[in-house]
Amino acid sequence: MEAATMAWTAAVVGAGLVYWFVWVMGAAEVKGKRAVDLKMGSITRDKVQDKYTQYWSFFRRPKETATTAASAEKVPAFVDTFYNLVTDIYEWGWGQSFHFSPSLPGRSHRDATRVHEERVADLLGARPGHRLLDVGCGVGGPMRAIAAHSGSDVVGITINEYQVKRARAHNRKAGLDSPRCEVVCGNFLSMPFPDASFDGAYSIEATCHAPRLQDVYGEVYRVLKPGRLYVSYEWVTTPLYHAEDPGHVECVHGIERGDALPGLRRQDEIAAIAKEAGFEVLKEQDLALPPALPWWTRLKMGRIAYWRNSIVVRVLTLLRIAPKGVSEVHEMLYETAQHLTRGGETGIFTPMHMVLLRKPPAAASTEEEAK
Ligand SMILES: C=C(CC[C@@H](C)[C@H]1CC[C@H]2C3=CC[C@H]4[C@H](C)[C@@H](O)CC[C@]4(C)[C@H]3CC[C@]12C)C(C)C
Ligand SMILES: C[S@@+](CC[C@H](N)C(=O)[O-])C[C@H]1O[C@@H](n2cnc3c(N)ncnc32)[C@H](O)[C@@H]1O
Repeated sequence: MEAATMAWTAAVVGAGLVYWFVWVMGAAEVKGKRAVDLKMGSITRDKVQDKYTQYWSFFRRPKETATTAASAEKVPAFVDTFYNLVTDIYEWGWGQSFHFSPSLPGRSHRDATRVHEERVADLLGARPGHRLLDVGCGVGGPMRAIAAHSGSDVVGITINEYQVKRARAHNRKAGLDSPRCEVVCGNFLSMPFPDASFDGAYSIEATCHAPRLQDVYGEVYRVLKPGRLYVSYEWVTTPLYHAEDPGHVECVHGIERGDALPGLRRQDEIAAIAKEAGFEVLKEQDLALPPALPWWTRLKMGRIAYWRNSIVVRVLTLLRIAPKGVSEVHEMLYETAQHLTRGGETGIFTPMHMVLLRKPPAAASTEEEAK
């Protein structure tokens, strides 16, 4: 074969491989986001690397970020940066629901995710005519599942403007646009909603971003109508976690650093904080415990896909289709996945400690008296 023909053949095969890797293999399992569409939220292309460096130096020592008041105040802004950096990668590699769920035998991840979300609606007794609050709504996967399953209307709040845009676009596409599902950009530590304006509230793997859980619970308590319910899936360490074990500490720090967390709480702290906020604790259960099947199998099974994704991201960065810095963010997530898997396998961590709380019916008269 002549040199020119060989060069042409190599070029065509090479281009074909790139196309296959990036456009075909690079599509999300739910065929939502494609690798070529990876943006970094509201961050401009040239700022991605800097923003990642800033994020990393802030969350490198997670416990310190929560303990000094000055840095605790900065947490929401850094959480916002985090979601600018990861939202597209999450959608691309995980889907529209940014949480875990117990595996279900013979069922897809998608089904398991939906069942875990519908459980929230069932616990709340949600029905048509109810207006629910989704505290930390992401791009709205849970919101759409809960609205469709229960017939309730849902209002979601997220700190990240880019997620608001994504969630609204998904809602429109699903035929669940306002008033069925609404999305507001705001801080759940000080929410832009009137007192006693919701018939129910829930948070799925979101309140772990708050430096003080009391502050979010206090806000949810304020906006709930008396007698109404709040369900939360909390990220916590379990009684199997030992602070003297360096392996445990490394695992938990890894989870905190790679997930924008100002320090994981202990499982036994949650109910006490809820009561301090004024709630009655109706139920508390770690949904990850047997007979539930492991929530981390999906993370583990994805390893080959992550390796492929990592190559896709590098190639796209090289071709200047993806902004510089995306590879570092992807690497960080890859490492985080190892820590999360270790946390699950050792049982020292759960992302689904469920609490079902009620604002006492008598709260109405007590609040009136206090005025
Ligand atoms: C509740 C939170 C997020 C939980 C999960 C949705 C995400 C935690 C870790 C994420 C991922 C890790 C590995 C990524 C992989 C390297 C990439 O190729 C594709 C995306 C990942 C699978 C990504 C997906 C989302 C997570 C599982 C926190 C933030 C409180
Ligand atoms: C891991 S995601 C979970 C999203 C959604 N609950 C789901 O399961 O798909 C956490 C969410 O909490 C939101 N969040 C974190 N801190 C927040 C804050 N201070 N105010 C409002 N939203 C916040 C993030 O923007 C993100 O949408």
